[in-house]
Amino acid sequence: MFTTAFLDVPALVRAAGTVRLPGSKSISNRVLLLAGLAQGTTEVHDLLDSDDTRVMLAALQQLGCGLEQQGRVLRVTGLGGRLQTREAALFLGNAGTAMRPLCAALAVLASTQGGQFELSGVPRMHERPIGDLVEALRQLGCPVANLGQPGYPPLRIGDGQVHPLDTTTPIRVRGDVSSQFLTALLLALPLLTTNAPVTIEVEGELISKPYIDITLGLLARFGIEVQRQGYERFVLPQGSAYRTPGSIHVEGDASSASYFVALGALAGIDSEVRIEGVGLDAIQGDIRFVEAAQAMGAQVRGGPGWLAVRRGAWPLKALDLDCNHIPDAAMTLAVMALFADGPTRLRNIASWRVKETDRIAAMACELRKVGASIEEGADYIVVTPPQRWQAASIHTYDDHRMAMCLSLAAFNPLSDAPGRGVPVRIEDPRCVGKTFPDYFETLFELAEAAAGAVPVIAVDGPTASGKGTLAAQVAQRLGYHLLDSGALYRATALAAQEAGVSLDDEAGLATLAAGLDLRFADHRVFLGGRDITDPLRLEATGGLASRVSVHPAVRQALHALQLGFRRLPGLVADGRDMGTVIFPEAELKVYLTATARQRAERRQRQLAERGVCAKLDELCADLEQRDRRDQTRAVAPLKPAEDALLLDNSELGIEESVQRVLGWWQQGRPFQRV
Ligand SMILES: Nc1ncnc2c1ncn2[C@@H]1O[C@H](COP(=O)(O)OP(=O)(O)O)[C@@H](O)[C@H]1O
Ligand SMILES: Nc1ccn([C@@H]2O[C@H](COP(=O)(O)OP(=O)(O)O)[C@@H](O)[C@H]2O)c(=O)n1
Repeated sequence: MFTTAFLDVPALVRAAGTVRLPGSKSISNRVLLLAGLAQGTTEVHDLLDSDDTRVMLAALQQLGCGLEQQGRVLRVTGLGGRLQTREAALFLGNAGTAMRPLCAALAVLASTQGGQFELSGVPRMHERPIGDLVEALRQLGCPVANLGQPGYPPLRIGDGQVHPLDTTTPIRVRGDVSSQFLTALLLALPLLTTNAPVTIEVEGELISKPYIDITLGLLARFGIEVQRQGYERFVLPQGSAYRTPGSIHVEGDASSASYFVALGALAGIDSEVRIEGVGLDAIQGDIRFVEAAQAMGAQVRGGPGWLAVRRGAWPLKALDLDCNHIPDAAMTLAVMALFADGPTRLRNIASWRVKETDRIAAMACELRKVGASIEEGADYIVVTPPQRWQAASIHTYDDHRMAMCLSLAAFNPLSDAPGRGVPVRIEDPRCVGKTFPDYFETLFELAEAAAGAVPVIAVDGPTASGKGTLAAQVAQRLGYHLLDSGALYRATALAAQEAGVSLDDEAGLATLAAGLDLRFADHRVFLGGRDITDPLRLEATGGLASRVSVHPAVRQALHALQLGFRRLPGLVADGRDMGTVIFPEAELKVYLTATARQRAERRQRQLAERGVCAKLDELCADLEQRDRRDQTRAVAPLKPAEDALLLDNSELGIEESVQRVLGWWQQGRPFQRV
């Protein structure tokens, strides 16, 4: 997962490959609650691992459910209807799928068994309505107190006393703000059916009906057959008891699938984007996003558990659609609309306003930034594609879907825009952790950047100037890949030593370099599967590398390998010739220096930290000799590129150097906001 302050997505042009989707959030949290209420143990397969499921799991654990993870299987041992703990304060983040059902279930348990629970979340959670559900619970006789604004969390549920609950009259709940209120009651009220059936009646037109179908389907898996009359009246039969199905599989998230369906529709030009984990047999309503994507021109094939999508019509066809049945996935249509042949109107989406953020307002604001014209109303949005695309810094409102949707705007070179397109900056990319922690990694695996669009920052300079340290820090702050090119020369030197190849045997060394089986993982380096991190870092190895690196054939042999590090979303490369030879077109070139004395002192400290004692004078002499060799060799000598920015960090700390370089980087980026 990217945890950087922002993530710049370069202009993208094509997509192909296979994505295996993480489990559905809606199914995961419903299954967890049902398994938590049931008697016995449920094996949950392919549960989503994300922020929203983690808060649900933490809550269940606090309530005394047994949780045991074994690989991709979670074993949940439920309460069997009996409270294990009578008091708890549960923090539920921004997970509506945890807050609403837990509120209902705990209200019933606390009232019938005497308990008291506090439910709270992040500030946005405290702005998301829950009043209609609270009203319904109060009708039953459950004490629910507002700890903040009436009608919103935080809430205190129960008061420690036992209260008789009245189920003789139907429980009425509004269905036109969020279908989660009805879901919450359907999941919780089987607890009250011991002596008589319980009836729930919906007031107002129920929105997002497919989510109710998921709830009913999962209740059936746990042994509860709800009788439904239209979507107005639901009867939980007398004696409804949660019975674990033993084992249950969570299908891939259909809302998450929408980004990859869109990816295929936009950029599956030469081949399909294949989606696994969710297919045409999905029980999630958002699978019907596929029909909307088809209406816009996508070519979709599919079967049980899989979909394959490629581009059909281009530009996409504008759409006018009532999106009530696909409230979450419809956001993806708003971004596909950027690539359509006219204005797209998405209607009946009032629920967007009470989600993780006011999604209509957020979408309007961010789509305008990339150049689209937007009309918004209380329950609709009209998107007219940009005439000129703009590089925009996208605010994501702590809303995973804003981040995932807007990343697709990076496909702007596919439009009529002149040139190679513009990047999109996604602020706070970690918000995708709510449902799809590896979203950006997956996108970058499938997508291809426009020619030359993957940015490179080159950091060159003499030994011990701090290149490696600076490059690693800058790469981390930007979420970019890192190339420590010196490691390639060092590894060649080690391989030569091992194979008994002389450091003067240019052809022999070049053959070794061309066949290096190197792997970088978790800050370790492996050569032919062997961990060589420690010998690689030895000062003596640096000296050998300097001798190996004078040979033109060796440099040539390592050239393509180095180019291969330039992958989405970007690269920071450190060495001697990054800016001059390997990446001459790098957007930013930094030439890092410090006095020889300073560098020798740094190296001495660095060695001392590793328990190696070295004399300063000797280090200084070695280092000057290495500088001379690097600077005077015939091929790719160490020197600043003509367009490099010089940074003498003799008097600068590490963080100051990093900030200086990040400052230069920001100045050169096309975004207005940071
Ligand atoms: N700006 C700086 N000020 C002080 N020490 C630094 C600075 N940059 C790096 N160092 C330290 O100097 C040592 C050498 O840095 P390193 O990144 O290994 O250099 P290089 O990759 O150029 O050989 C490390 O111990 C590092 O922590
Ligand atoms: N791009 C590069 C990187 C390293 N090298 C050589 O490899 C040696 C070791 O590189 P390094 O970056 O690991 O060394 P330090 O700067 O960390 O001492 C350098 O002294 C250079 O001679 C090179 O020629 N070109």
